Amino acid sequence: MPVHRVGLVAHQGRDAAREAAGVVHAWCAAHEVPCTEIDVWSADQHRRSAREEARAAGDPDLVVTLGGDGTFLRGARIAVKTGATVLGVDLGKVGFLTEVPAADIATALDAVHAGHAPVEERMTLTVRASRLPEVPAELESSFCYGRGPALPPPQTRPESTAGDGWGLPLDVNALNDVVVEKLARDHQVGVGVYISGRLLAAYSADGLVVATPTGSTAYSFAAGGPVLSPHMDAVVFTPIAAHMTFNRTVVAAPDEPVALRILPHSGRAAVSIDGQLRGVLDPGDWIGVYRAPQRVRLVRLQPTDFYGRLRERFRLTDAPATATDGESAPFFRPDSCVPPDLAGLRLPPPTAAR
Ligand SMILES: NC(=O)c1ccc[n+]([C@@H]2O[C@H](COP(=O)([O-])OP(=O)(O)OC[C@H]3O[C@@H](n4cnc5c(N)ncnc54)[C@H](O)[C@@H]3O)[C@@H](O)[C@H]2O)c1
Ligand SMILES: Nc1ncnc2c1ncn2[C@@H]1O[C@H](COP(=O)(O)OP(=O)(O)OP(=O)(O)O)[C@@H](O)[C@H]1O
Repeated sequence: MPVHRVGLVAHQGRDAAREAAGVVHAWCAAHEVPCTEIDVWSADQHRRSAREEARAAGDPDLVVTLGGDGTFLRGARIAVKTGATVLGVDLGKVGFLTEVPAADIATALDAVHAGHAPVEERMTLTVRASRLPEVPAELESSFCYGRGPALPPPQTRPESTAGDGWGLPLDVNALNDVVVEKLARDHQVGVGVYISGRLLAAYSADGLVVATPTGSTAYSFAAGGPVLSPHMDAVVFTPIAAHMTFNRTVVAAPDEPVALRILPHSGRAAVSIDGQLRGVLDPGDWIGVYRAPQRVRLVRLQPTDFYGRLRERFRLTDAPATATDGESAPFFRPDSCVPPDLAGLRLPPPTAAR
């Protein structure tokens, strides 16, 4: 499918990202594809909801992000609302989500335009809440310091229904995670955690993360959670600094919702979605987090080498004891044809073994 319109989300604080924006504009001009820059940052402009942002940019079918993982998450928030694909150009520090090196932008755009680039779909989470979340003005400046102006409070999803105690369906999608965290340094949150409607435990903790498999390598990982393949669907629940013996992650099935109910005498809690503060919960409030029907569509130049990326970006080191045991080749697959019983499995291409 040829590209009809590009939306460009660039990290404006980075020279390399501004230069790369020039390359994208030049490619678009040469191919007569309209390109709109989407300002997700400047303080003098009112921040829009993802739907409004997409509409104002003319509903692009391709969103190109120029920056790191944070910039990619900002672009994905917009793209997921219209089903646009996202091309993440790696101009950041970690680059777990970004795929394409800056030198390959034009090649990548050519591949997408010609319909040759594979598209990979990633699960997202959405939220129902006992009430519409708000961020008190006095908290906004301290929480959003160094992150640009806050996003507007989430609204209800246009197509969904509310009521009968099931809460308000919020118009949000998380590619990484929904995080509930303490607001005051010295007051933990007390939260009843329900999986599939059943009480797992009441937690006293610094915070609680509900992550997608994509988000399993972000905050959930830093809090001690496991790495999940981004090719799978699952709902990952990880507590942060839980003051109790059971502090392990629970990996729930994709159709098992996780509800977090703030206990009556808990401290207040901040709710962040993909790292952006979206609301504050008071005791008695609750949110339910569950798999969304919308998926983020990522452009790949080749099929993702997730484990190679894990090794490279997290700088995994081999056990020192193996130094004298011999070398491990980077790939493990014979060069010959795949036998029928292994045919459906994800394996590196035969050329990788050479
Ligand atoms: N202690 C922590 O590790 C911590 C604390 C707060 C938020 N976060 C994460 O930051 C995310 C938002 O990212 P940001 O760049 O706007 O904030 P940020 O600048 O605070 O980045 C946090 C770090 O997480 C990395 N990251 C983001 N998504 C990732 C993923 N899926 N896999 C591996 N690493 C990933 C980023 O590259 C960055 O190094 C949130 O979704 C949350 O998961 C992590
Ligand atoms: N669009 C932007 N315009 C200007 N400054 C930005 C923009 N996005 C982020 N910044 C600045 O860069 C810092 C890093 O932001 P963020 O972590 O979201 O970037 P990133 O795209 O994830 O890149 P990195 O991988 O380097 O973190 C922020 O604290 C902020 O000061």
